[in-house]
Amino acid sequence: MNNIAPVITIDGPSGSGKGTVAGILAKRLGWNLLDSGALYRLLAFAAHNHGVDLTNEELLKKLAAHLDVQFIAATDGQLQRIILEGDEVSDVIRTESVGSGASQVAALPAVREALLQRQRAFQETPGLVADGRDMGTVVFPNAPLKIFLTASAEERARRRYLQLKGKVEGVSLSSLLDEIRARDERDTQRAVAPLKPAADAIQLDSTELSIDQVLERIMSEIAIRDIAG
Ligand SMILES: Nc1ncnc2c1ncn2[C@@H]1O[C@H](COP(=O)(O)OP(=O)(O)OP(=O)(O)O)[C@@H](O)[C@H]1O
Ligand SMILES: Nc1ccn([C@H]2C[C@H](O)[C@@H](COP(=O)(O)O)O2)c(=O)n1
Repeated sequence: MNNIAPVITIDGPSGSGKGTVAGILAKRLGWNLLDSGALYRLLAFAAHNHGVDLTNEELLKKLAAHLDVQFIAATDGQLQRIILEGDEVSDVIRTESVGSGASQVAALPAVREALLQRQRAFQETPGLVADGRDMGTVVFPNAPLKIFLTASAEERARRRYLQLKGKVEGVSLSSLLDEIRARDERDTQRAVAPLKPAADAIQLDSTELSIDQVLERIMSEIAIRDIAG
């Protein structure tokens, strides 16, 4: 790990656009990318495959510590690929049911502890863009730029609906809104590393902003801090 590499953290609730913005930003800056939510999703998915109950903290901790996962960096025209135990799982871990499982295992302190060093190992030169819920508060508290990206629950459900419509059968706007609200509740109310803005985070509400407008705002904060060379 190289602690000199700068980190930009992007935290916020589900569907606020963190992953989209982090991916574009990492590509634009030529920096590494950490999709920390994917780690919790992978754990929930692996637990399901291995018959491990999502409340069994001891077994989940062991599984988290030994998770056999590879992140293959995005190349031109291709998104980052994720391989779990030899199989590509980039798409299957994106369902709302895996997201809900991820949110459950993420509330367990031993699981968070087991994944902490794995996340910090992504801090490599020339820099890292990290998205999640506790990137700015717990994992990279010294990051020189922290963004807390939000949007109304209705707008986030609408975005998710547009994203899944035609790809996932039986998807409805009202059930997505319910699921998003339930996940917000669990992620913000848990005792350990709850979703909240770091004291020094810049809060950005993207409800009325396009992806390009969000990126423009973040690029101007990067320029002000002169952190990307
Ligand atoms: N500002 C925006 N305006 C319109 N659509 C957006 C905006 N930001 C993101 N989106 C779209 O919303 C959907 C959800 O975005 P994304 O997956 O990046 O959110 P997220 O915060 O990473 O969610 P999660 O935490 O659940 O992974 C995507 O289809 C994305 O293209
Ligand atoms: N740093 C993080 C990242 C994610 N989680 C949990 C909470 C989320 O509901 C779930 C899935 O994340 P997503 O892929 O939707 O960003 O994982 C967390 O607790 N901490």
